[in-house]
Amino acid sequence: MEDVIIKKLTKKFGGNTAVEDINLNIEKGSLFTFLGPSGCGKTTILRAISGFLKVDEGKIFLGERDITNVSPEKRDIGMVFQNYALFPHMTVYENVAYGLKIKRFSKQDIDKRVEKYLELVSLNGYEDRKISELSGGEQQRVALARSLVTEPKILLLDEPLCNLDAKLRIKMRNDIKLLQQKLGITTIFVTHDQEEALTMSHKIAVFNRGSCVQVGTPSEIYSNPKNSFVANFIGETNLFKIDSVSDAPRCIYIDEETKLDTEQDPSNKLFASIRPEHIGIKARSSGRVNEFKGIIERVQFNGNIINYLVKVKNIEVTVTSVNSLEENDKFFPLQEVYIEIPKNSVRLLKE
Ligand SMILES: Nc1ncnc2c1ncn2[C@@H]1O[C@H](COP(=O)(O)OP(=O)(O)OP(=O)(O)O)[C@@H](O)[C@H]1O
Repeated sequence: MEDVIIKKLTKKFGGNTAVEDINLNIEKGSLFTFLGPSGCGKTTILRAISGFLKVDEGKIFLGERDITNVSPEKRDIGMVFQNYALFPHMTVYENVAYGLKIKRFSKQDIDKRVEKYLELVSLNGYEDRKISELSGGEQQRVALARSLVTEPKILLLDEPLCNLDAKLRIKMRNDIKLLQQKLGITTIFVTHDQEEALTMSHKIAVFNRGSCVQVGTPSEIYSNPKNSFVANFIGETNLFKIDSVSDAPRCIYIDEETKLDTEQDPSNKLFASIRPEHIGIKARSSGRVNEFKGIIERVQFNGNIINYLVKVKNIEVTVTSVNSLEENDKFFPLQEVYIEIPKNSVRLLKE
């Protein structure tokens, strides 16, 4: 187990800067996620850590060891790629054993290790199957076993769940998380799926356009996003552009303490962010100052939750409610309702 430390990493492709001045401290034994939209530089950093990509500037350390110029095979890092990169003509056993053969392990030791790691990913008994005879989820687990069998210090996972169907993705999320905890291996997980990041990670680094915007625990990032990009990218939010804090109460309720909490820079664009699940919705008025009358424009049924699009004057507000058994807690298009914005639910954010 090692920390991974990245200092001032920059990588350009021709004139295009893929990532710039990245500084990260990935604690040993943790599952750390790189999250961001397509093209923001996640894979570039992962490839730099693996050694398959030479960096232009900056340094990468495994614990105390500077690995910036060490060749990939000497870095002690295991990697699972998006498409798994398995050898299709080989059996499960041959795929998993491959890295050990290259390292010239004895046949006896290879057998022992392959057995151990196939058992860890619940694929014992599959040794003689061809890769083409496996489901997507099984292939994924072979890829995991293959990357872990050499017992690397670091495990890199590049969007490993993106080819699986919704239900299997959820199962594999839990399987990977449990395996990571069991082995205690420092793991870096790349995804553009915020739900995957929130459910699996100890810490998340959010990237946008080649820069790291925020690092924190899932709960820190969700509850206290650093700017409007993070608030919008992680979970759903209502974002209201406001010209100044004094302008805000005209469209939404902003409590005094919220103003005091926020660094304000009048030259920057300012947004008020309110999570839809923090807004209350009722059929009758309670007469509170933070309550607004509106009309339901749209209802989106999601099974466990219901999203209401409510028009308050000319502003659209999304409100999320739990799908309760109580019929009185459900609302319908064109119904008049009252929404309530609780004290402290508003975050004032820069762009
Ligand atoms: N080999 C390359 N040559 C030129 N440009 C590249 C190369 N690899 C990546 N880029 C560019 O660098 C930027 C970052 O790419 P990267 O693959 O790291 O993004 P990403 O966040 O992993 O995206 P995705 O989620 O789509 O995989 C993009 O603008 C991409 O086009």
